[in-house]
Amino acid sequence: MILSDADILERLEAGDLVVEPLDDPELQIQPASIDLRLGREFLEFQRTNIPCIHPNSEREVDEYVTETIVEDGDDFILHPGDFVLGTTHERVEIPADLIAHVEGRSSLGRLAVVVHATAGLCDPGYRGQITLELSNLGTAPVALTPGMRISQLTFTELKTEAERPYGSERGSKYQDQDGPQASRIQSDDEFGGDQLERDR
Ligand SMILES: Nc1ccn([C@H]2C[C@H](O)[C@@H](COP(=O)(O)OP(=O)(O)OP(=O)(O)O)O2)c(=O)n1
Repeated sequence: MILSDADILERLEAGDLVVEPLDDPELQIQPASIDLRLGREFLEFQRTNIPCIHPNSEREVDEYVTETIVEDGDDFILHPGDFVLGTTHERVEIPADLIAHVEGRSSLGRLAVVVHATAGLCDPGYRGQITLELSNLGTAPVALTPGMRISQLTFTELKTEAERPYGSERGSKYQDQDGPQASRIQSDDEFGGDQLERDR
C-alpha cells in the first residue's frame, strides 16, 4: 500500500516517520509523496588522476572526489553528461514497516536532470540525508539552486515490519550519513571490507 498525503501526515505526526526540516508542508506534501529540497554540498569525481575505481582497492572512493559547497545565492551548474553526487536538504527516518522510493520530479525530468542512476530505495530503518546521483542527460547545462525541490519520496507499507532493519546492528554503512557520501563499496564483505577496516 502506498501512503497518501493523509497517511503521510498521520505518520509524520505520530513521529515514527521523520522528514526534517519540513520547511513548507503545504508545498512539499504532494498527493502521495513528499518533495525534498536540494542541499548545498556536491561531490565531483576527479577525472584526471583516477587510474580505475576498483572496489577491491585500499584507496577509498572518496579519495577520488572533490567537494563543492555552493554559497548563498549561487547555483551549481550541471553540464551535459556530468555525474555528481548531491544531497537532500532534509534528513529522513524511515520506520521498520515502510520503504521509501527516491523519485525525480517531472519538472526536472523535462529538463533531462535525473536524481538517481540506479539506487532508488531507502530501507526500513534508514536514517540520514539522501545522497542524490545527479546527471544531466540533455544537451544544455542546467543550473541547480540549493533549496529547490529536486526529488520526491514515496512510501510503501510493508506486509510486516522488517526483522533486521537498516542500521548499525547489521553494519549498514550509510546510516546517519550527513551530506553526499561517496561509495563505501570497499567495506562490502566480498571485497574484504572488514579486513581493510581492521588494517587501517
Ligand atoms: N539514492 C539513494 C538511495 C539510498 N540511499 C541510502 C538509503 C538506503 O537505505 C541506503 C543503502 O542503500 P542500498 O541498500 O541500496 O545500498 P548498499 O546495499 O550499497 O548499502 P548497504 O550495504 O549499507 O545496505 O542508502 C541514499 O542515500 N541515496
